[in-house]
This record gives sequence, C-alpha cells and structure tokens, in this order.
Amino acid sequence: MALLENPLEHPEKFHISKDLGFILEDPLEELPDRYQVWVKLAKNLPTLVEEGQFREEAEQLPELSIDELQGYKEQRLAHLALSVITMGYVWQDRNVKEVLPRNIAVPFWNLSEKLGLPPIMVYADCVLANWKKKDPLGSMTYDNMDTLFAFPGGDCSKGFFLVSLLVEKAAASAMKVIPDIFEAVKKKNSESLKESLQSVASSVYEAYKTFQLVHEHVNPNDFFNILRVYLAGWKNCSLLPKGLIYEGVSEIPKEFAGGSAAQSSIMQCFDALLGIQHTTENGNAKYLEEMRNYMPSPHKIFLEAVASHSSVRDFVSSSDDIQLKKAYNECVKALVHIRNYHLQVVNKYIISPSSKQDSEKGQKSSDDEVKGTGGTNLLIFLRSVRDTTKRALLEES
Ligand code: HEM
Ligand SMILES: N#Cc1ccc(NC(=O)NCc2cnc3scc(C#CC4CC4)n23)cc1
Repeated sequence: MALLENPLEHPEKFHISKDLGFILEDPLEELPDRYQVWVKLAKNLPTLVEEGQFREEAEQLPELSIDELQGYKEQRLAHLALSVITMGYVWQDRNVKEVLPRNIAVPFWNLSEKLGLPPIMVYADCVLANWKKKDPLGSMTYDNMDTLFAFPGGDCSKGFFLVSLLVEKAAASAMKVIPDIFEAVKKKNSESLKESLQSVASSVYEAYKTFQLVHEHVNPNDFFNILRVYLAGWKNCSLLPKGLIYEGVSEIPKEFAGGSAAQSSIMQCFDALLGIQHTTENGNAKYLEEMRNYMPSPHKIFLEAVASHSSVRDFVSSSDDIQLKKAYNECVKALVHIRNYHLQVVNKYIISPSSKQDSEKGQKSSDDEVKGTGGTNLLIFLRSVRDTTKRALLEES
C-alpha cells in the first residue's frame, strides 16, 4: 500500500471505500481450509459457552502460522475470528482466564502486528468486518443482513453490531466529499465548501435517524447482563489487574483496553474535519488519541492526515459568508444531536439496568460496572465529548 500517497486524495489506498467509508466491503466469510478451524470455533461460541465447553475446544486448536493468509480481507477475517475466540476464552465465565494459550496467542499477536491492531477485539473487528448480506444481490438493510459471529445473549450482539454498522454506513456517505472539502478550502471556494458541508450535515442526520434502530434490535438487559461482559478488556480491569499473559509471546502480562466506539473512525473523522478538539483536561483527547491505535493502521493514518490538514474551521470562522457559517454549524448541530441521542441510549442500556441490578443486589455496583469498556467513566466522557462538540458552534452574526 502506497503510504506516501496523499490520503486525502486517495482514500481508497487506505482501505476506505467511497460508498461504505471505513466499513470493510464484502468481508470474506471463510478462510483457506487450514484456518477454517478458527472460523468454525468462533461461529460455535454461543453454543459452546452455553455448554461450558468453549475453553476446552479452544485449547484443542492447532497452533498455525499466519504466513499462508493471503491478502487483506483474509487477514481481517482471521483477526476477527481470533478476537472472538480470545474474548470467549477469557470471559467464558466469571472465573476469568489470565493466560491465553499459545495456539491462540501467537497467531493473534503476529496477525495484530501485521494489521496495526491490538491483540484484542476492536470495533473494526466485530462491527466493521463482521457482516454479510443474506441475499448478496439485495441491499444493506437490517433484514437482509447478519453478523458472521455472535456472542451469547441471543440476537443482542447481532443487533448491537449491525445497527452500529448501519449508522456507520449512513455516515459514510459524507466520506466522498472530503477530497472536495480540502480542494474548496485550498481554492478558497466558499460556494463549493458550502455544498459539501451541507451534504456532510445530511449524512450525519441520516446516521442519527438510523440510530433509532437500536431500540428495535437490542435488548437492554441482554446487553447489560450478557454482551457487555464479552466486550470488556484487560486494562484498568479489577478481574485482570495485571492484564493478560499471551503465552508464547511474553511471560509478562499485557494490558489492552476493552472494545469502544471511540475506535469508530467515522466519528473521529467528523471531529477532525470540523476542527473539533476534545478537551485535554479530563483525558478525553488522550483517550480518543489512544483509541486511534485500536484502528486499522491505514485508517489511523487517514485520520491523522485529516486532523493535520483540516483548516475548514479556520477558513469558515474567518469568512464573512453567513451562509457558509450556517452550513458549518449544521454539521456541528447534527453531531451534537446524535451525541445527545446516544447519551439517552446509554441511560436506557447501561445506567438503568445497572441501578436495577444494584437495587436487586442491594449494593453499589463495583467500579468496573460504571466504567467504559475502555476503562473510562462513561457518562462523564460522553457528556464532555458532546459539550466540546457544542462549543465548536460558530457565531453566525
Ligand atoms: C446499546 C447501544 C449503545 C450503548 C449502550 C453504547 C454505549 C457507549 C459507551 C458506554 C461509550 C463510551 C466509550 C465506550 O465504552 O465505548 C460509547 C461511545 C461511543 N459510541 Fe456507543 N453505545 C451504543 C450504541 C452506539 C451506536 C449504535 C453507535 C453508532 C455508531 C455508537 C457510537 C459511539 C461512539 C462514536 C462513541 C465514542 C464517543 C463519541 O464519539 O461520541 N454507539 N457508547
Ligand atoms: N457497564 C457498562 C458498559 C457497557 C458498555 C460499554 N462500552 C461499550 O459497549 N463500548 C462499545 C461501543 C459503544 N458504542 C458502540 S457502537 C458499537 C460498539 C462496539 C463495539 C465493539 C466492542 C468493540 N460500541 C461501557 C460500559
């Protein structure tokens, strides 16, 4: 991959699709025969966990070299399958495993290095690469889609991952105007910039409308009591205080943060494009920055290029074109809207099931319960990200 290309002119060189953005287009569903054991085990996870047999089955896996994996899509599917196996192995039940056996750890570690991903399940695995169309000729609608892999909790993980994917797809329609936006700023072309910003705002609004599907397809109790457990990581985690030992890689336990949508490139891309700088005071900027290391490396490079080149905000704020300021503010308002809606969703799917659980158990939930899978105190983080977005609104006078 020509990393010297200008990402802003050639996003396709950074595994970014003009229609689907950071979503992996047409993910592979199978690996070459010798690796199919990984896919088969990962697909059987819910049943084997139910029977308490998952760990035993995982320990029977042969230790395979990753060298025969051909091409990017095979590597992404293999990372997804190994990540599902790893989460299932560690979290199968409350007596968590502190050592990941070498037959999983060694290929997972090596493949992660090749992809620039951490050896833990990330958003790019279970959301961006974990999908198929039931009818390949049909369109990408919820009813014509399924996940490749699922976790225990019935259709909860399918709902959570696919709704997120459809939100990403709706937002991705803004990606195709990014090169035009940079061109318009370079040429100081207000008219063209205004048009592009208007289409970014409508993409974010479409994403907001798609978000509502979460109520139809994700059950709050299944999410909070079952799925949440499997998304957790081993950094600042009381159950794995030193992290996880990747056998055959190192005797020293390694810490990696749990899956977080702060690993969603599209949302970080909007912030970067609009010049929305998240606060350094409470560690938000640092956390969002760190989550870029949990994205496929080409996506991280693309985001950094957008962040370092984007003078959209400077150009608009120094312009006296009120309509241009309004177009910029429409984008910011749409992002505030979706982040406000997201906070309501977090209350329904985390805060209330958590307080319901506390009152049933008559105790305060443990620290981890109210922390993000990324080890953050989630409400403070989400409100602060929303507030910073709101502060980015420009005076329209
Ligand atoms: C049941 C539904 C959902 C719950 C309970 C939920 C929960 C959370 C939590 C706790 C965080 C804080 C960081 C973390 O731990 O990941 C977060 C962040 C985030 N979530 Fe969700 N989320 C849900 C659905 C969605 C959907 C459908 C999307 C759309 C892609 C989404 C996008 C994001 C983004 C982009 C962030 C990073 C913060 C930001 O940029 O605003 N979430 N979410
Ligand atoms: N108690 C509790 C508590 C419960 C959950 C969380 N965090 C959480 O689920 N983050 C992931 C997330 C947030 N939003 C979205 S959309 C798609 C995804 C995803 C994913 C896969 C994991 C990579 N996500 C924090 C605390």
